[in-house]
Amino acid sequence: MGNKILKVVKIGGKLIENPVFLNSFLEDFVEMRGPKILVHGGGNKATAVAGKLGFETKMIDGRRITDKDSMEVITMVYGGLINKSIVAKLQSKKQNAIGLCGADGNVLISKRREVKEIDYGFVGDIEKVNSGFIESILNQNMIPVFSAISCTEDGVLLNTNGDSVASEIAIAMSKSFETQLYYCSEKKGVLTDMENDRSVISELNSTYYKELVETKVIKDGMLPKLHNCFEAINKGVATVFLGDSELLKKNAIHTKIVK
Ligand SMILES: Nc1ncnc2c1ncn2[C@@H]1O[C@H](COP(=O)(O)OP(=O)(O)O)[C@@H](O)[C@H]1O
Ligand SMILES: CC(=O)N[C@@H](CCC(=O)OP(=O)(O)O)C(=O)O
Repeated sequence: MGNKILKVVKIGGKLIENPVFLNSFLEDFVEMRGPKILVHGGGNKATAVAGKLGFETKMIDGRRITDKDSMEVITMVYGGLINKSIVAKLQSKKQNAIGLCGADGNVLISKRREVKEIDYGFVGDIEKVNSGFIESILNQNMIPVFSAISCTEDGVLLNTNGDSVASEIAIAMSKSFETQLYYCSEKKGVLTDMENDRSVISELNSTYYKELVETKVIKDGMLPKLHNCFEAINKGVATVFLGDSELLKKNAIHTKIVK
């Protein structure tokens, strides 16, 4: 682990959809000093656009079943609309950002997920992150903004969970930086009671996490999110936090992941 600090921040689709939350989040993101990377999701928007085009969306345990039509929608919505809108907003705040998907600079190389019980379609798991390319962008004082799309060695674009994109990038970058990973989503952290927003778990270790999965307190999109959080903390990322649009503010309520 290096001694330079790098912040990797993931913003989820539910926050992106709300212009007030998005703007306030970006204001805090802009205030953060030092090298930083932004990763965004956009699942809700993709579902809405697919619906308008007459395609039905199917999710299993927080992961989208991505057929050819959905992959086209995803490329347009994540790689186009959302990515470029966020980059434009950062430019308006005088932050030089550059939007990327996994194919750009050969930065996120993935493999299509094997069909076991479920065929996820055009969904990929990242096998390699081109960290040298990311570092070269950071060295130019630019902010890489990643959409949740990776690419196979054969040039096939694949839908990749945004939380996994963030954790894989954070893990790869932790070879040269002390890396801090932030997941900004709808809730203030991991809740013991979904009906009570004040039931935030301040520190979550792997034993408690497994218990909460078994008792189904953790479900839906929180399943891949926490899987990625523990992957990150066990593979060299220095700190992992979960919270809402205010997570980047000082003293924000959050969940901290511990081993
Ligand atoms: N125990 C839990 N605590 C908090 N959120 C949970 C929990 N279990 C399931 N969730 C759901 O997981 C969601 C976060 O996952 P996801 O929708 O993929 O986030 P995003 O798209 O913002 O990254 C929350 O908005 C909530 O609906
Ligand atoms: C494979 C898979 O599930 N990919 C996600 C990628 C987008 C994402 O992660 O968006 P949020 O952060 O808004 O949930 C999806 O298509 O929903």
